[in-house]
Amino acid sequence: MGTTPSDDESLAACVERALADAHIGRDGLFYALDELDGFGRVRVDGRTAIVPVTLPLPARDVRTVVERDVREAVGAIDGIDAVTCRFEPRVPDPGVRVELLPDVKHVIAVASGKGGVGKSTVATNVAVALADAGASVGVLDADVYGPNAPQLLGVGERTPTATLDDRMVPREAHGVSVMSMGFIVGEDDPVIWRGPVVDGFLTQLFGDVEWGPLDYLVVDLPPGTGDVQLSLVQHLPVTGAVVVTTPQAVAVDDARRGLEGFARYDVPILGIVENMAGFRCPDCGSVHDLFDAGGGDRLAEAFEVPVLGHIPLDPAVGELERGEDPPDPPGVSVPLLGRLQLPRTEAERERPTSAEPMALREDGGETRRALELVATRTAARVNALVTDSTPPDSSPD
Ligand SMILES: Nc1ncnc2c1ncn2[C@@H]1O[C@H](COP(=O)(O)OP(=O)(O)OP(=O)(O)O)[C@@H](O)[C@H]1O
Repeated sequence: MGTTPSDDESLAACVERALADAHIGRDGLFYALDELDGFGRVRVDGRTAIVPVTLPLPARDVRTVVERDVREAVGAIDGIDAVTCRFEPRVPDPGVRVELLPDVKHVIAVASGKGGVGKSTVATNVAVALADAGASVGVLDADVYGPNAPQLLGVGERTPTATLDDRMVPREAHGVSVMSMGFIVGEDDPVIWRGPVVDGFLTQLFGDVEWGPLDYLVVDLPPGTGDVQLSLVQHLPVTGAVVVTTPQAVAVDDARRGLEGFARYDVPILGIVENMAGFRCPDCGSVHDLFDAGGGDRLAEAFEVPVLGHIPLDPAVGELERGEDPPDPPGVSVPLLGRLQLPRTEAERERPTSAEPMALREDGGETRRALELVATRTAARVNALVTDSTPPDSSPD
């Protein structure tokens, strides 16, 4: 039997009530969309309900699930035969700014306890996925000991240009603005710095860059919990940190120290990414846990934070990086294989962040999908922190 609007309730209001009651979004985003102010005013046209959905980032899988669940929630209402979801991304503005970064809404720090776990790979891919969804995004490669984000993003030209008043202009790649410690110190310089020197360079990197208005500034931190991390959290209003680890115990232990460090500075943890989590054998198809399994999940449980995703160990991620003359930029083109190819002319870059269309490609494979989901969940956590939603009790994948 169908649901009928009560006497003084319009059909649109009945749809809105059904959507709120269904807690849609919990599976993919950790939060029900109504907790994130995710549904706009519903309109009913004939017998079709038109539902505006603002997602933090409309990842393909999340969109599909949301669409299915909206249909299911609304399907039993008398008078409604069809549903159309209109997706738009939304980046809430906390309205908090510091002098160093007057036009940046959110700083997302990507950290790891241990080197080589894939922190830069995750940081650059999350940044590009956020940009693909229509957000304006910058990447600040603050890894003083091994600045490799420009390489992963295929930025060949390493010298930043300057404005008339001597501020540095970031390089552009894959729709994101890129600034790196490597642009200032040179990639091959041995950088054995002590606190105050690092602090001085970082202040310059944070303060003297012409970022323009950004929804997200993704900061690729050096591994560990040393001076740079402390400098960062002291200078910037970090909305939250993403902690990357591999599943094995030694990496997880280091990541744990990183989490404790952020906690000391009251930096919220957006979640944990478990990278190199299982290798799918291309020959037999079965998954081998080369680096153990479940370390990221246990860490997430201990700190009561979500797992943002498990990225498989994918030989393709490293392969193109070593390529002689790859057709696309190395690194990023592999994890982002199948990434949305939005045309990005100057005019399009200047459009508001909700610019349509947001067509999503179907290919790309498991690694790409996992990275896209990490970006979606990161954005959802940012939205939730701003709208002050209660953290989830579980970490679904
Ligand atoms: N899921 C993956 N599958 C296969 N190779 C990966 C994966 N993630 C990262 N890699 C590879 O591992 C290497 C280290 O990755 P990356 O530079 O992102 O790590 P990092 O933690 O930022 O390192 P660093 O400590 O040097 O800053 C790179 O060669 C990268 O291509």
